[in-house]
Amino acid sequence: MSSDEGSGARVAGLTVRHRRTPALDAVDLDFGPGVHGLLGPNGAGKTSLLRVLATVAAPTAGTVTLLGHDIAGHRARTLARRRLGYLPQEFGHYPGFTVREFVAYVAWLKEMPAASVPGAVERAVERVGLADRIDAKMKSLSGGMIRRVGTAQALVNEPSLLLLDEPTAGLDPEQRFEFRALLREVSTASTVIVSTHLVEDVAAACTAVTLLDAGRVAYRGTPDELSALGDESRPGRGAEPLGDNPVERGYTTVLRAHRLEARR
Ligand SMILES: Nc1ncnc2c1ncn2[C@@H]1O[C@H](COP(=O)(O)OP(=O)(O)OP(=O)(O)O)[C@@H](O)[C@H]1O
Repeated sequence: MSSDEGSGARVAGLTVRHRRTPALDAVDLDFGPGVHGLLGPNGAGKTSLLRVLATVAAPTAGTVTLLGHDIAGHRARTLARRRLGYLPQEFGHYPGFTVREFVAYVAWLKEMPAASVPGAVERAVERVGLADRIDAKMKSLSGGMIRRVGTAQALVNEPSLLLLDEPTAGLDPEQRFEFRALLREVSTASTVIVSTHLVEDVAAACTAVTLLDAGRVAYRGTPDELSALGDESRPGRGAEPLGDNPVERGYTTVLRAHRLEARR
């Protein structure tokens, strides 16, 4: 790809509608190197955004630039797909495949050179901590392990842009801790965008936060800035913010303010 490869992902005027339901409304966003947390309540538009960035859904309107290329063109889309890794919210897999077979199958779909596949598969599985289960059948794994295989298949081509839709769903606290370290490591060479409902994941692993609400961008900043907003809101400045820690309080404060603004 071009020398502009480091530029991650950018969307301008991105609108997505599912039949008549608006999911994203003229959103402008750019994502450079680092770990970007995508937060927002149910139905905010997180999955719709990730699906467009992963090129599995087409926008209703707007432009999408991935790794320096406008992906409206077929060739640019094909090139971008080779440099992408994507963990969908629900990913299909064959229960009879072993972990090794499944991840190798995805490597083949990504058109990786055949000679590089066996080593790449072992590296990806090792990175998600499942080396000891590499020859286990998918149907023998727990939900959290299957989620980790999902991350391994997204990582197998060492993507420049890694898109993860709720990767920590079903992981236990120790696995989540290890997963955050993996995200930080991957982001030294790539742009990582990760959607989650776990606000504390964002505080622990992300360099930037984007909060979506009802298809619009409600907030962008660093986790520290979001936490500071939670701490600033005290009685007399409106309702007491909900949340067990500063970043959760920041999250609820921003959402309330955004909804008030939208009603005006
Ligand atoms: N296939 C679909 N058909 C119809 N409406 C859809 C479809 N997918 C999403 N929507 C609607 O689009 C809006 C955005 O949904 P989306 O799944 O992008 O949100 P989300 O932020 O990922 O939500 P969650 O946190 O629940 O996963 C919602 O109103 C949702 O009901």
